Amino acid sequence: MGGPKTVQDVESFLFRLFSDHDLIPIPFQKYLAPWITKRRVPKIQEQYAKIGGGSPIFHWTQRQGLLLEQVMDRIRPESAPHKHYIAFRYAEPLTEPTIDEMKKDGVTRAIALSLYPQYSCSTTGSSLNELVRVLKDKDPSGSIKWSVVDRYPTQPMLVEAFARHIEQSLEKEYPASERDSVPLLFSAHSLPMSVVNRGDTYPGEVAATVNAVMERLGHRNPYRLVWQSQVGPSAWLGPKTEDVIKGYGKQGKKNLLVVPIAFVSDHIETLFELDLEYGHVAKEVGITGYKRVESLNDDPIFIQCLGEVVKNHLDSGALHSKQLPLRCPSCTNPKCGKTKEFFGSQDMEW
Ligand SMILES: C=CC1=C(C)c2cc3[nH]c(cc4nc(cc5[nH]c(cc1n2)c(C)c5CCC(=O)O)C(CCC(=O)O)=C4C)c(C)c3C=C
Ligand SMILES: [Fe+2]
Ligand SMILES: [Fe+2]
Repeated sequence: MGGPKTVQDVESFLFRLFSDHDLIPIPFQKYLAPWITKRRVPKIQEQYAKIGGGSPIFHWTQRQGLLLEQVMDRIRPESAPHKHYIAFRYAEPLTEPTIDEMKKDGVTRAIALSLYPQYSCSTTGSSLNELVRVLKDKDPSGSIKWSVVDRYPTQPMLVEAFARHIEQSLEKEYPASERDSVPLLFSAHSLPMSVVNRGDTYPGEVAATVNAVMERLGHRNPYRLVWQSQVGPSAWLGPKTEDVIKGYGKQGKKNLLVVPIAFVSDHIETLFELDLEYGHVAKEVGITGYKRVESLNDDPIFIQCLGEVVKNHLDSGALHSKQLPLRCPSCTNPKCGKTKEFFGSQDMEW
């Protein structure tokens, strides 16, 4: 997805986001996107100003890429040297200049590795569609051979990284006598119900991650899966993170540990929404022990997870996860031809 590096970049970021028909399918999008963007810019600029003037997502993604190169060179020397490129959907570096750079570098084999562990048509699907569009234009002869890692919601090292972050926070933030009774609030970015009802696999995959992490932790603590960052007046998947925080406050709970479970780095959704906005809500309802688990960022166990995902993918010779071709047959939107676009016209063999 990417994020604006500076407050000035907020407008172009939001404009690209509201112009994306895979994320927000609105009628007359070409005309409405600039209008919605203009209205939303001041509020969102203010939020980025409060987290230091921009999104740190580029910093973290670049670190993840550099560390992954090192892990890959070590665990799969036969395909070394490995090199990472970043393709953000709504901020620079965008897919198009990145493909230009890859062609200039003479790349002949590439893997599109999603940094969303759980698949959604609106996020990973949108990025893959953008990649296909750009490749049709920039590499019509298919000089770069591609394959895709589109999800890894229960990869053991991903689960281990989340579990350790939770254990570390419990140990650091709460006295031993209270530790096992602190509720864990797993918070993921919500989805509009129109997308959920189309059969999008994201809610189930997020729940799979949560369940695997709870199994690894031995189900010691009470927990809930809740959904954040709803935008606009339509119905979104709930319960809302904010409402559940208020609910715990009403019950007289003093402790609450929030776990961002569908992001792999810090950005506005963790630093502003979870820390500042909901931190304030928690304080108001008397939850004095409201804390957030640190994001995965450059955690070596998470980088190891990415390395294993890529190594297993290469070793298997697969072009994509077994799930990806099922994406559109399982989606009931008759106009959605995404799978056909992705697999029909591209020669994906190498
Ligand atoms: C798992 C991650 C995400 C899903 C799923 C997702 C779905 C989704 N988002 C919107 C609308 C907006 N999202 C915005 C920002 C934003 N979204 C994610 C992640 C997911 N979105 C992130 C990480 C960010 C922040 C980027 C950063 O700061 O670096 C925004 C912009 C902010 C705002 O205006 O509130 C919008 C709008 C929809 C409609 C949607 C599902 C269809
Ligand atoms: Fe979003
Ligand atoms: Fe679809």
